[in-house]
Amino acid sequence: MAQTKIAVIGGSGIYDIDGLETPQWVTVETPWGAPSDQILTGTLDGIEMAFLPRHGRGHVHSPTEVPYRANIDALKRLRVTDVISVSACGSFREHMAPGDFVVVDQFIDRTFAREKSFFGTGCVAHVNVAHPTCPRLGDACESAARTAGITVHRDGTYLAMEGPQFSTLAESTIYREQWGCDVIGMTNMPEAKLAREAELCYASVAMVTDYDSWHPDHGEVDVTAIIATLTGNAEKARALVKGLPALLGADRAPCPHGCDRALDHAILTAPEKRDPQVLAKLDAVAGRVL
Ligand SMILES: CSC[C@H]1O[C@H](OP(=O)(O)O)[C@H](O)[C@@H]1O
Ligand SMILES: Nc1ncnc2[nH]cnc12
Repeated sequence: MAQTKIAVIGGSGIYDIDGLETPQWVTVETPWGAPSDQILTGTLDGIEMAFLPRHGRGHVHSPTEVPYRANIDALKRLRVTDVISVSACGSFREHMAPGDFVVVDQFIDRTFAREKSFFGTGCVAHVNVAHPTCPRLGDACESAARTAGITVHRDGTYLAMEGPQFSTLAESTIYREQWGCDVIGMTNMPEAKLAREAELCYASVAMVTDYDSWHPDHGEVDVTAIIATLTGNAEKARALVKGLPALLGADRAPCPHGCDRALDHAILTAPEKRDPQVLAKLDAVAGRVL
């Protein structure tokens, strides 16, 4: 049976995790360029862990410029099985208040200036992302959050915007009132789509920092207010992460939702038409089926 290896992608305000045994920052090279930073590896309760700061230590990459493909490829190359994305977000719902966590299950992708797939000319593939997050992993995140005393909401739709500017009031109103979105951020797409292409289970924990700009009783969103909430959220996120190994266990059975078999019927390009150079770049992501 495969061994569980849990990766945490830390968003704004989360540039490391604590409590790892034998912690080591390792450099991982990928055919898609360098990941956002070195990756912190180690074990927690006997389970292998990897931590990647999405924006790099010191917050050097903007949401548009995060090397999403290199990040997911690097985690796959490290034999990660489960990815937990932890991100700051704005809330469109009164009851999802700053300081609360939301285990997101759906996304609307409004990003437009990012590479969104590992596949293309030379090897075309279409994976199913109807349910882009793994419920088994979402269950673990919810449970770990509750144990850590965090107010957590299960399920919600995350609007992924390009940024880096926040939304206009008109945009915020449309996302909230017409599109039924619950939270907004700038980074979970294409990250979630790429994790599915790489056959990784993916869950997203969105940490509410603000009410974006729609709420009549709260000021418009700005980074100073976000950072004030982020510091407390980051501590809670670290507590949540510590609960994950015991919940997920060391032995990794096949994902009951099929995340780890997403490529079974996805590649359309005929074997004799596949470009060897493209296939070489896909060694980690799609090696299982190539
Ligand atoms: C801190 S303000 C906006 C910034 O925060 C979020 O980052 P992440 O998703 O990596 O936690 C948001 O998406 C923006 O990138
Ligand atoms: N209101 C907001 N919009 C987009 N990204 C965010 N990250 C934190 N708050 C946000």
